[in-house]
Formats: sequence, structure tokens, C-alpha cells
Amino acid sequence: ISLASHIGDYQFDNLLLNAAGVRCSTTDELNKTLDSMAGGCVTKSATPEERAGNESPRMKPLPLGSINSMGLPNHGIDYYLKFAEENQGKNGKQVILSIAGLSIDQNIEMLKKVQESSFSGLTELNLSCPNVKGKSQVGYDFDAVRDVLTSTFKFFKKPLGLKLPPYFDFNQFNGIAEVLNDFPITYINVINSIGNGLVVDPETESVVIKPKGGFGGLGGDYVKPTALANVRALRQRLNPEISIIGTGGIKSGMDVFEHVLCGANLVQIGTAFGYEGTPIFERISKELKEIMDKKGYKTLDDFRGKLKTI
Ligand SMILES: C=Cc1c(C(=O)O)[nH]c(=O)[nH]c1=O
Repeated sequence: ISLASHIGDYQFDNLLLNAAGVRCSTTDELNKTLDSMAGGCVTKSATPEERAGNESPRMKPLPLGSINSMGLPNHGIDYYLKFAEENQGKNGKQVILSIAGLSIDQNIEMLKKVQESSFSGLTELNLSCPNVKGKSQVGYDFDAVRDVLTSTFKFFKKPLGLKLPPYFDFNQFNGIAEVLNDFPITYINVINSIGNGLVVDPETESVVIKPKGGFGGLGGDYVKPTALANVRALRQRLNPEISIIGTGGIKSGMDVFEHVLCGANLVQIGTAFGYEGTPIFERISKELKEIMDKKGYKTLDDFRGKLKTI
């Protein structure tokens, strides 16, 4: 039984990755993931300069997942680009470089740096950070998405993926797919956290995180049905050359099975990886192989995208 998969020309011996933002801010954390059963690692989304991020408490574990308003704390693009140049392809593992500029100009500036660098891996442009005060998620402004992609593909010749926010309406699925199908995008990654949720502690009668009056991105069990819907809806609408990474609500082999059934080529694990650490990749690989064995599947292609309707 094989858990191998690929995105464009990039081969992953295992379809499991961390989600950007979780245990991936330092080279130690990134190397730990590369040394695990994961098929590769994704860096914390980078900005042009180092950022401290929002005030703490800015992330709260919850019975059914997590809420966060980190505010893009990171060591800056140079730190992650250096790591990516040095580690991409080592032991057959892929390093995905995530970037999240606070403006189109910042994204172009960083993508130019990546284009001119010796990095030969996948770049993930994050158009969906919900937690930078005063900034909306670019992924909800289809004209802005078209603008940034038009500017990008004038000079960027390396493989590019997009991290998108969750969409909740068929007109939104159609709208974003219409834009994406016009560009040579290697993959999309759906979903980012469900933005600006609010968790209340009735004991203290208070919010649970400090930034933005307690509003933050939701992850974990809360978001799985939305994640699966976005994987499925975009698989049905996007050109077949655009691959899909499924992210959201994964904490078991069965969750991965569901994402692949909806069409995911790879999956990323955020909240649950944050709690369990790198052993999760071994546990989930084992669980998924058991499910595939029971169902008589040998490879992910045997069932990818074959969700039935009734
Ligand atoms: C890149 C910033 C993000 C953050 C953050 O740094 O607050 N949290 C998320 O749930 N998703 C993001 O995309």
C-alpha cells in the first residue's frame, strides 16, 4: 500500500505535511518535520522583515480544535528562503516555502527574491491570513486575486501554489475558480482557518485570546465539513492541471481518506499537529493504510476524487 502522491513534477513519498503556521517557525521545528514520516514540510508564512506578531494570549486550544490570532509572527523571508534552498529535495523530501505579504507589493518583492534564488521547490502564496489588524483576506477579493496573479506571472517562472480562505457560497466557488483557471497555478491549498470566529469563556465571561477583541481563525473539528466542501467544490471547478492540497480538520487516517475522496492530492495538518507533534504523521499513515487495506485500495489514485453522490 502506497501513500505516495505528486504535485506537478514534485514527488511526495507520503501525502502528509504540516500546515503553514504550526510548529514551523524555526529551522529546528522544520528539520524535526523533515526527519519524521511526513512527505515534506511547509514554512511559517513569511513577510519581508521579521515580525513579532500580535499580543498574547493569541492561540487557545479548544475541545474541538483551536482559535488563533497570531498576527504573522515570523523570522522574515531571508531566514526561510535560506532554509528552503538548503533543504529542498534532501532525503527526497519537499520544502514548501510559504509567503504572506501585507500588500501586493510585498508579495511581488518576496516572489522576485524567490525567483532569483537557487530554491527549486514549491512556493505557497498565502492569500488568506485573517489576523493582521486592518487587513482583509485577499482571497475574498477576486479582483485583487486576479491582480496579484497577473503581476506575479509576468516574472515568476517557478511552481506556485495558493493558500486560500474557506468559501461558503456556490457563487464564491464559481468566482474564485474563474480567476484561478486563467493562470498557470501548480496547486491550491484549501482551507486556511475560518476567519474571525469568537470563543467565549462563560465562567470568566470573557473572550479567550487578546488580539482583535477575541476574534480569531478557527481550526480543528469545527472546520472539517467546510474544508471538505472547498476541496470538493474546487476540484469540480478547476482545470485538472491545478492540484489541490486539502487542509482543515485532519486528526485521523479517516479524515485524510475523506479529503482524498473529495479530490485532495496532498493534505496538511495544523491544529492536531500542534497538539501531537511529529508522531502524528506515523499514527495517521498507519491508520490510513489500515483503511485502504480494508477497502482493497493499493494507491491514493484508486479512490481520489471518487466521492459518490446520492
Ligand atoms: C499567515 C497568517 C495566518 C495566521 C496568523 O499568523 O495569525 N493564522 C492563521 O490561522 N492563518 C494564517 O494564514
